[in-house]
Amino acid sequence: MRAHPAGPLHAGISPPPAAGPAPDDLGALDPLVWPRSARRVDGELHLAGRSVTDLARAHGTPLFVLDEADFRSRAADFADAFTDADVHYASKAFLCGQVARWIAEDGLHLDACSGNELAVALAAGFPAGRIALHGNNKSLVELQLAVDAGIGHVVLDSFDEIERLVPLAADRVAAGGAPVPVLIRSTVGIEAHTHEFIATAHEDQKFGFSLATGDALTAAVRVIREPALHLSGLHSHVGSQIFDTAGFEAAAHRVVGLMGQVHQATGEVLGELNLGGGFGIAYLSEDDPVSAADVAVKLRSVVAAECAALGLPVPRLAVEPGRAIAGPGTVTLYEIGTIKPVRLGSGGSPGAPLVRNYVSVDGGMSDNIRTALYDASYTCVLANRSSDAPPALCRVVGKHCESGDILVRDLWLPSDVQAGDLLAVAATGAYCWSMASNYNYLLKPPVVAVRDGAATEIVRRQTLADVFALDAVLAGVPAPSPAIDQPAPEHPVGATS
Ligand SMILES: Cc1ncc(COP(=O)(O)O)c(C=O)c1O
Ligand SMILES: N[C@@H](CCCC[NH3+])C(=O)O
Repeated sequence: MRAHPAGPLHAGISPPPAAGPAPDDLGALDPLVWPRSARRVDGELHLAGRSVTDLARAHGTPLFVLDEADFRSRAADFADAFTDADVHYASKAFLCGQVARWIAEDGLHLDACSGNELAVALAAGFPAGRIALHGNNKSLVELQLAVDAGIGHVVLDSFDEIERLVPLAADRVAAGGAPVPVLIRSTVGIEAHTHEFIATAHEDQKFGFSLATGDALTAAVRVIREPALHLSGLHSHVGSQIFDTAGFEAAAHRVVGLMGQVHQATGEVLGELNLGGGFGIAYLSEDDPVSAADVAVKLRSVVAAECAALGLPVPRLAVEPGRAIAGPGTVTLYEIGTIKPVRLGSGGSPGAPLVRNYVSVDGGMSDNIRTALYDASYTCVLANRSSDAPPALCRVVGKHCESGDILVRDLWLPSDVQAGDLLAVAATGAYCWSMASNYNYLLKPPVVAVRDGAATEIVRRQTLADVFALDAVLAGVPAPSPAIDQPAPEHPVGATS
């Protein structure tokens, strides 16, 4: 998410870089970036007491390794910071049955943004009353699921959606049920300092009701007058991977102002204010995220001051962190295959100065689209061993048929990295597995949760047979043997080793 010194992707061969860091610094694990349990033991990366070589042997690569204690302690950090508020885990960052159970056990709420995210949470036993459903284009089927399950809130995003929900809610009320509790998502006109594709509160975009045009107020009035709906409060979300609290504070200021307008127009005092997610994490050592505690203090004080100024009672606050809970505790393990040195000068003879090594791994943009999509930056180390070799500038790339299939654009790795070595990419817990695809028919990697020396596959590796089963011609045709899938796991899904 930052301009890169290497310049545009296809700019030709640039001159060799200055010397890199000392070999000792290459494998260092900055605790800000790596999972809380990450350690080097005899040079090898261990997560929650498990060696990455053992994990790769047992589960294959690419592999997402999720440090359970890290994930849950970050959820607890938010819960502790927002004791007097509701913390909704934004499940789009990463959701599976086990994660839904952890979030339920740890007392958080959950934000779903599709009917299927909602279905996964409900199927895992997540209490419906603690779920909010988002989405700019919720279908009738999705809304019906939400109404029937009795979820905590439907977060209304458009006038169309209000009219789609009303008849379903009216049926529920006619059958003796309660009005459907809703929030109004308002776009408050804040330009968050983040990548354009993940900023969401400026006016010219698809989400929410504009505050500036008066749409948000009109929607609130419409809902308040609708007996089948109950307007619990307002919602605002400014974007994602934000480091500066100023955007959240400005949004809080404006959305409390909207509460004041609603009060003036209807006499209604709204009891809830959801300020969304977007709290940034460290992908690189120089990133400087704000702690949950600091965010909580600042939001509380802005909301309290604004409410006092308007003579309104302070509403119950809610926040929706996704990345800040799921992101830092997971690493992706890859095995290195082809290494292509790019050298200066025609012919690129072995004696010519090295520009960079293209280090290819056995996954790529299908398991982490974020570098290609947002120019995101990641930290990566040689994981199965340490090395005293001098540093070489490298670009870690995937195996897709796409020159933009880059995982880490520029980083220093020991110059002796070779095929068969393991690379670990840090902070891949949010928006990597959940945004994974089957491009080039690569298969979705498994997710293994590690805790106190035990490893449990909480999502299994997709197989070619899974994919064949979807194909009208190939359903039932045996997948090639030997399997092109990665090594068969020694430990089946759900089993702990
Ligand atoms: C409405 C809403 N809430 C919460 C989130 C979670 O964001 P993050 O994972 O950055 O905390 C998002 C994603 O940006 C979102 O759109
Ligand atoms: N998927 C994005 C964030 C958008 C989150 C949802 N509005 C990312 O990887 O950073």
